[in-house]
Amino acid sequence: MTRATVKRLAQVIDCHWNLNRLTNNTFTSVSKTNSRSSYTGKLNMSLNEAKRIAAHRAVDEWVKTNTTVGIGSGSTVVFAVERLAERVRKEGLKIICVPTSFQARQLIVENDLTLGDLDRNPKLAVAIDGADEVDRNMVLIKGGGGCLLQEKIVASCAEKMVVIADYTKNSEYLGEQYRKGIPIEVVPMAYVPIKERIAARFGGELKLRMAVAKAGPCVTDNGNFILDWHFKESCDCDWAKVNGELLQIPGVVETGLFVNMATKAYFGMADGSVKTQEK
Ligand SMILES: O=C[C@H](O)[C@H](O)[C@H](O)COP(=O)(O)O
Repeated sequence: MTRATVKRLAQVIDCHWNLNRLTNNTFTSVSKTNSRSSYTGKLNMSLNEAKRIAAHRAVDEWVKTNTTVGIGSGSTVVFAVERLAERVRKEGLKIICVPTSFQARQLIVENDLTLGDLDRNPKLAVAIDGADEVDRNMVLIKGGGGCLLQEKIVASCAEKMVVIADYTKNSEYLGEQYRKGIPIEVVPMAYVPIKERIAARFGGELKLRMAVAKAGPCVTDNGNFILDWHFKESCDCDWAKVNGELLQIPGVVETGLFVNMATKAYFGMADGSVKTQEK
């Protein structure tokens, strides 16, 4: 795939996701520095540029030759793969890439990178992935694109997990900017009791994620459903405890809460700089 095609693909994905976010009114409050006015006009270009600079910087700082790299999912990861492919071509970088989703696998293959798997590569040097939101304690919401389970598995096999994102993901607390809830991957037969149990225990509302171009629910790469948990209000919860409790519920496969997993986050900012955050 040419650089132009990768760029176009990223723009299309970004456009789709961000239009959804805006039409669903999910960014009802955007922090002062990220005011919505900065989205107008070149909305997708500026977000895409922010994603690209974060992704390129993270790849350059974290990916060394003769290592195995976890490839996350989503629109920002497209730029990380773009940079990896460029370094393979220009520097002769030798890496094995382990995907976290069908999309990631396609990106690896289409960019002629070496495809690996956890059977042959159970230990990774680094996993590079996007996030829907990163709070000040480096707790992440992931799974906006439904890929949280394999992402968490791959990240758990990596020595370091590095997050790449644009400036709209950089929050003080979870729920500050991301309004689509915390994704929870569940076994289909159990989605109703799980919904009821989580609402009774923690409050809020859980919505079965529906497919976009198909009637019925969104089915993950693992054949499961996603419940998006709109927790009560933006809060400073003990997310490790909440996550632990959620995982105790039979039928909950995994949550999109990534606690104590990410080492460093790179945010591409609106002014063209890259902001970093570490635990
Ligand atoms: O399921 C999707 C993944 O967790 C993504 O990494 C996350 O949604 C962020 O995606 P994007 O880079 O498109 O904002």
